[in-house]
Parts: sequence; C-alpha cells; structure tokens
Amino acid sequence: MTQSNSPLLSVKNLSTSFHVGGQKLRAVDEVSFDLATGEVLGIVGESGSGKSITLRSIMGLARRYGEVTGEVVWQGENLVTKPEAQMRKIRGKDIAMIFQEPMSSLNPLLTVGVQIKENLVAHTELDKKARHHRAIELLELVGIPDASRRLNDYPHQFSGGMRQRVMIAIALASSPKLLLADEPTTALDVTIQNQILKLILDLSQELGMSVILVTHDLGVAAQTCDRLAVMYGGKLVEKGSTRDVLCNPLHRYTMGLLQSVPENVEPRTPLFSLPGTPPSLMNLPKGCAFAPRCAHAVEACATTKPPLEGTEHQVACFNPTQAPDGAGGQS
Ligand SMILES: Nc1ncnc2c1ncn2[C@@H]1O[C@H](COP(=O)(O)OP(=O)(O)OP(=O)(O)O)[C@@H](O)[C@H]1O
Repeated sequence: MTQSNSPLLSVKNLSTSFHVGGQKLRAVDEVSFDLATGEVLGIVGESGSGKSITLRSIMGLARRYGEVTGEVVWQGENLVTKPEAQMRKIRGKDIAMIFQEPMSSLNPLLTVGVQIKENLVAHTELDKKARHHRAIELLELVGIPDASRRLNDYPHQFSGGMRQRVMIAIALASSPKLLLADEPTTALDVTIQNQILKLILDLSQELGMSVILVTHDLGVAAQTCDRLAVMYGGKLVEKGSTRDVLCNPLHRYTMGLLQSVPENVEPRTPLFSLPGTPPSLMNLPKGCAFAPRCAHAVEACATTKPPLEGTEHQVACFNPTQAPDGAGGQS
C-alpha cells in the first residue's frame, strides 16, 4: 500500500440530510477524514449509521435527493459544489463505485464485453481494436478465466462472485484513482468473499489505487483495510489504523462491536448483539448518540456531542477506554 504525504481525498465536515415527512433526517453528520494514495480505508458500523450515504455524498450522488454540505476536496477542488456536468466526468473516471448487488448496476440485456467497452469509450481515447484488447485484459486482471470468450456472455451467465469481478472490471476500465466499494462482498459466500477482498487489495497495491470500503463486517475490514473509521448515528466515533482500532478500541461502541463478533464466524451470521437499538437519525439525542446504549456514559454525554480527539488514533468520547494520543487534530 504505497502512500504519499498529501492526501488524495480530503473530506471535511461532510453532512448530508434528507427531508422525510416534514422532518430532517441527518444521515451524515460532520464527517472528516483524509485518504492517501494507495490507501484502503474501511468505514464500519451498524446498518443505518450513514456509511453508504457517506460514499454517495463523496460521489456526488446523494445531492440528487438530499442536502449535502461541507467539503470533498479532490485535486484541489470541492466536489460538493461542483456542477453536475463536471461531476459526471469525474464519476466513473477518476472515482468509480461498486455496489453490493452487481445485477443492479449491470445491464442484463448487454454482454459484459459491450458494457466494459462502453466505459472505455466514455473514458479513454482507445480505438475499437485497442478497446477489445483492453476489455480482455481487464477481465483477465479480475481473474475471469477464458476472458476473450466470456466477453460475449451476458451478466446472468456469470455466478455471483464472477459478476462482482465483472463489476470491478467495468469500474477499472477508466483506471480510477479511487474505488468506492459499498458492501461489495456482503451478498457472497465466505470463500468467494475472501477471493474478492483479495482481488480488491491486490488491485489497490498493483495499481496504486485508493479504496474506501464500506462494510458492517469487522472481519472483512480487518483483512482488507489499512485504516478504519467507525460510524455511529451519522458521525465518525473512532478512527485510526486497523490494528489500533481493532486491538485497542477507544470507543465503547467499537468495543461492543468487537465483543459481539463470535469466535468462529459462520457465513451470514448476524454479528451485532449490542444492547439497545441504533438511534433514529430524525430524533438524535442532544449529546452523544451512543450514550443511551453506553454503560460508561458520564454527565456531559447527555448534553454535549463529544468531538473527535487524538492524532493518529482518534475517538469522540468523554469517557473512552483510555485517553487518545494527543488532542484535537484530524489525521
Ligand atoms: N433517499 C433517502 N431518503 C431518506 N432517508 C434516506 C435516504 N437514503 C438513506 N436514508 C437514510 O439514511 C440513513 C443512513 O443510511 P445508509 O444507507 O448510509 O446506512 P448504512 O450505514 O450504509 O447502512 P446499510 O448497511 O443498512 O446500508 C438511514 O437511516 C437511511 O434510512
């Protein structure tokens, strides 16, 4: 995982709200993080914590149906305020996204070859012959055997894991610098899941491509990510190297997530058994959103939202498992 000093992407105070039945639902609340070139960042948290909407906000998709504020700094420009026509050029070219269910993004009526080549037409200068060769190369790159023949197959002729590989090949057609992966392996069984995670990791290393991986599965995050950001109630509550966050969790929520991972995880086993329920994003408490579920809450937790504090390993908690390393700065 090659990393340079200046971040490839800098997300600053990103917030996204929806208006639902006359009320405001704050799905993403003042989220900030940096991403280095070649880095794999995991965003983890329970269902509904705002992980997917964070990715969609970065990609400029959430603003179609929500209100997005803050900054997504990409090559010196704020994508949040970038006109849609310009965003369209960045989306799918420099920044590509893959989803949990490839069938929802693949066109069932077109062969995978046509779909890869469409992306090559849109984002490269290659001529017809070169596009054909590149399409074969891309299928080979993602580990699809007999690639030149399989270019002529339709999505339904591939298995779930192979379809996810096809999705990745399409995403890679434009040689993106950043891949946003939203639960890309959740629908797959555990063996195939591991193969796809390895593929994403290998591609990141080979191509120097940065990845943001959204997952509710700490095992997936542990295998794949350099750093982790833990989300709760639309906020980042802990952020640090994967080792620090998983081996030395500072937030009680992260600790709860870890404690609820069974020793021998069966595929598709529900991982979380924290007491209580996640907060309603329409009616968030005044203080820390986790306080109602936290056995270690102190007085301030009910009235004040804890800021993210620390340097390399950060936590937003008034009573963490231990004091974070320093105070204040964003990594
Ligand atoms: N278009 C929308 N309109 C209103 N609310 C939305 C919309 N899209 C998402 N939400 C809400 O925003 C919150 C965050 O959703 P998000 O999909 O980011 O959660 P998540 O952490 O990715 O969980 P999951 O893994 O279940 O997708 C949820 O409460 C969801 O219901």
